[in-house]
Amino acid sequence: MASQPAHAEPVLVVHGGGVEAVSPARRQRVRQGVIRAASLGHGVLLAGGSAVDAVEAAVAALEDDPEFNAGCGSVLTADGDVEMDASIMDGRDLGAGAVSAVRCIANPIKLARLVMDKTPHCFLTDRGAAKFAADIGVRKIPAGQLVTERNKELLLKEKQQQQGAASPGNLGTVGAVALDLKGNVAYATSTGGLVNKMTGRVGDSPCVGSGGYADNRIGAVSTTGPGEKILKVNLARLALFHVEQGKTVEEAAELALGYMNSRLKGLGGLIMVNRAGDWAAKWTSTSMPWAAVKGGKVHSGTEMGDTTVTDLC
Ligand SMILES: CC(C)C[C@H](NC(=O)C[C@H](N)C(=O)O)C(=O)O
Repeated sequence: MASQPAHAEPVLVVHGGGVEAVSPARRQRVRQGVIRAASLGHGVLLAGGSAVDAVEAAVAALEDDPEFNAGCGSVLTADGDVEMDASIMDGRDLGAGAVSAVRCIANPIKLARLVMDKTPHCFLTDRGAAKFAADIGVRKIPAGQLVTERNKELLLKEKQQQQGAASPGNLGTVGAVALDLKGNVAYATSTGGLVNKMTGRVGDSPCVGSGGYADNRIGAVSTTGPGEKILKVNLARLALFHVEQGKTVEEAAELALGYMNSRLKGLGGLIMVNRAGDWAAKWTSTSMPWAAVKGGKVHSGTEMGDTTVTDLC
């Protein structure tokens, strides 16, 4: 394997989930949210921070933004609770940390990072994750603090409509990928999951290989879409497999999403960056809010064909 480029141009890409169209009323807020998070993460990279620090910072900012389905703003389970999943991976050594079905904390991605850094394990769930959080001093917050009025209404609507097609409420899982100055890559993904999900249901987002993957020898990916389908095709690793086979990031993203669609009728999206700093944001769903920062420019969009490019301020 060739060694990493000594001074890579840092790249930070984020997504804000999605399947249904973003309503015009929310579009601007969602767009601002992804741009803010991508710029924040990119700032970490410019200051010499690692890719893993940058994706953690970008995703934590999106968890704190109630417009997105992660942290505050997470969709509700059938019982009206918030149960969150998150994972993070460091492409240097394939270090990975994940948590699932966690409640009453503001930033699941920070807990996933602590699992990676401070335990001999990769993945803690539910009761054990809560105990670890308490032991390590992560602040507990009241469950209600993560619940927004919008999500209460969405759960009600979903229950009235019964299960079935994805409702417009299913929007806003978040993720980030980064390439740092030293040529290291990382990903982070965080979600409240799917509205009206069964208590204890875990999706793809905390599962390494499905919700994301990062390997310095190839690149990094973060995904969004119906977890039950993403898990079955290992979407993130599948996309990177195509990069390993010599495809461009665009081709690799299209092939992986195309496979999920043709094999399972699954629509979704992903962001990726390869070790050379080429990046892509692709989706087969109706929309996916995304933003990418590289070389002093901010690229962003929500719907197909609405990409804008501005100077980084
Ligand atoms: C309708 C759905 C696909 C929208 C999407 N949800 C996720 O990505 C959920 C996450 N992958 C899981 O399965 O737990 C979103 O929040 O934007």
